[in-house]
Amino acid sequence: MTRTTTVSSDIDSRDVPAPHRRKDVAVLVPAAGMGLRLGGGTPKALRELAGEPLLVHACRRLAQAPSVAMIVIAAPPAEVEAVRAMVPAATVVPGGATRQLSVAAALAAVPETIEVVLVHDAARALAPAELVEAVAAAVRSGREAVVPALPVVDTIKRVDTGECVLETVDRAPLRVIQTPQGFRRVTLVRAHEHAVDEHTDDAGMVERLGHQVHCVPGSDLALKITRPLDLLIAESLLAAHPL
Ligand SMILES: Nc1ccn([C@@H]2O[C@H](COP(=O)(O)OP(=O)(O)OP(=O)(O)O)[C@@H](O)[C@H]2O)c(=O)n1
Ligand SMILES: C[C@](O)(CO)[C@H](O)COP(=O)(O)O
Repeated sequence: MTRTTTVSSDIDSRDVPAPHRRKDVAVLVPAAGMGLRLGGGTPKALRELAGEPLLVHACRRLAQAPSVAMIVIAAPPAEVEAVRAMVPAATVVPGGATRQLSVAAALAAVPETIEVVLVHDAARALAPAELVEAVAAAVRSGREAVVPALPVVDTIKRVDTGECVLETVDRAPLRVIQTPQGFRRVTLVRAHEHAVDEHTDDAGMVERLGHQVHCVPGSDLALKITRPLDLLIAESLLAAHPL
């Protein structure tokens, strides 16, 4: 594993057109998962893609987004120092036993002066800066919670416990949801205060509070690297979309 790879801390020096220079967004990056479905014995965020950890790829793209004022990473507890060295521009906190606890730990490090918070999986290492900007812009425009969404391309069936098909579901109103997901900070804080053993995404927790969640178009580049095949797909995507 390349532990010397870093992301520049010089976020301010990017040449960004004036109207987009807002820098009012904190991005939380839960990166403390084990990556059991990917395998390999290394925490997934530290697994390499083209010679660099997934986390470094993810943070480099976040740092390219003109709105991003701060990145907070929830790292595997044993890797906090290594992650600080990899991404010196970021605030790094120890992650928790679940994704929700990791997000909550990162959220606690965001100052109250920041109103817009995005949550982005380290495992979605190739999500482009344009997607970050689209989500941030939708929150700024008054949406309480915003998720990137793609249409479902496969036929969907509901099955019983014996794998017998019960019905074919109308997929037209279904969406595949990605990250980064964007929120007003106070809304996300409230959602995590109400969290109990969560197995949903952050937007799901906000939905339960009764808030409307708005979809913006997702990106094929934001695929979640979950299984070994995804790593191969990501290699091809990276070759076709280098930074
Ligand atoms: N305790 C945890 C579990 C997950 N995550 C993060 O949440 C994101 C999405 O989770 P997923 O892709 O499911 O990662 P893992 O939990 O690592 O995967 P697996 O379920 O295969 O072990 C990842 O960036 C992962 O590092 C985290 O910060 N803390
Ligand atoms: C947050 C998320 O990436 C949205 O699609 C997803 O819910 C995380 O997946 P996990 O496998 O449940 O960690």
